[in-house]
Amino acid sequence: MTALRIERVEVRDIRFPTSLEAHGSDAMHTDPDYSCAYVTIHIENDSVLKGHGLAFTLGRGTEVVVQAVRSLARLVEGEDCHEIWNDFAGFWRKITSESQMRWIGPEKGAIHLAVAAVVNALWDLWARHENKPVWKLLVDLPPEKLVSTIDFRYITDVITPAECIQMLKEHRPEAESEMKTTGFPAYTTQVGWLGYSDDTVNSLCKEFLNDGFTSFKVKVGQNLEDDKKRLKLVRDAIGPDHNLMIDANQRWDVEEAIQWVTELQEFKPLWIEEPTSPDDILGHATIAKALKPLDIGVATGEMCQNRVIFKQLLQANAISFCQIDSCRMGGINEVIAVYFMAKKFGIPVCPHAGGVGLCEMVQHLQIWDYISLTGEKQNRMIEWVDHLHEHFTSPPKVRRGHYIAPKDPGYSTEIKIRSIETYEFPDGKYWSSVQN
Ligand SMILES: C[C@H](O)[C@@H](O)[C@@H](O)[C@H](O)C(=O)O
Ligand SMILES: [Mg+2]
Repeated sequence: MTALRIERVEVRDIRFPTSLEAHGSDAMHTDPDYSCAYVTIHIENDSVLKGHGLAFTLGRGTEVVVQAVRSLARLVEGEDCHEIWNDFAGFWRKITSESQMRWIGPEKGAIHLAVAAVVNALWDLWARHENKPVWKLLVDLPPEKLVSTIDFRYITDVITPAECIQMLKEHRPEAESEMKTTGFPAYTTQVGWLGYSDDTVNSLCKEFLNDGFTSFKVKVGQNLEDDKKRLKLVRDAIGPDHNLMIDANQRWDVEEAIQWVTELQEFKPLWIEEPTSPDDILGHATIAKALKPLDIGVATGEMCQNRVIFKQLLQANAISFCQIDSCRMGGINEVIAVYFMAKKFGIPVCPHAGGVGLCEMVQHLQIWDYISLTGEKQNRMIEWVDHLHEHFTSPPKVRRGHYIAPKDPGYSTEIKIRSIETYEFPDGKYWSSVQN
């Protein structure tokens, strides 16, 4: 086998000025510029095969993650990809446990976002090398090989490699073709960004209903009366039978969360997302218990820093919906560990995708879950926000409220050269023009 030696890990700071129109705004992030630390892995003596990975960030935070990727690069450059893929868990542990770097984590925060960008680029590269989209690579890998990519440290009290191997289904060609034709259900958050006017919210509800969407998420948490007004508007627009979810982006204390959400019960939310600090496992459990009689579930995960927090949220009955994020944890290796744990606890995964590049990635994971792991669509949906996909070489296809399984090789994470030239910070064409 010819070596695939990694020559260089290139990283860029890419920022889109989404705050100008309040796209992505919520109770805590009032001026989000959707951004990412964008990694390209270059292979020695090969100008065609490259791996692209990213970690979603907001504006100024990006420079920290970019620097963290630079610090990790020395652990990656010079390595042979085949050796990485043959012992991916070993490589994952090497880069997350490096004796001096781990002090600024471990396995959390900016350094873990940087791990995600690099690890996701390695999966993109692997899938391109196999000439398959990532979901298909995941589906086709022999169960032992797929499970061998996970570092089970800290979770063996809940799940073991042998159990995961057992859980995986035989190949299901009919499920694959279903994903290529009908696709996997999506929900939209676009109707609910906090900075949007009522008129915009109203017309977006109509637009998404016409497009076949049946589930809608709205931001809450800044002002109770405004929340009631907006939720009434959306409930009236979408009707009593469609799903309505609410998202507070960690705005409240535990008791405040319970009181606030109780005030909103008449709008029949399916879930309250991120009611409080993402690290407060027992707080989530208290909220979940209090809201259960109202039939409102608790969802969280977009800021769950690693598999350990997810493990405890599941153990503590703190969530009814598990919202993995493709680049908050350390990339696919760690995310699939959470899918396996969620399956064991019987909790549906509804991936987080409100950001740049997230819809692109999570569709692969959920489609793999449907084909190979749970076979379930009940209570499961992938978030969809229609922002910035035009910057990707393989944008996701959403039809009649469903994600259609991607066909192109890779993880759908490659950004167009022209977009990089325009939105790289601070010297891209856009940023240099607004700063002058
Ligand atoms: C700042 C971002 O848009 C967040 O508001 C977003 O990720 C959100 O929490 C979501 O659930 O999509
Ligand atoms: Mg959210």
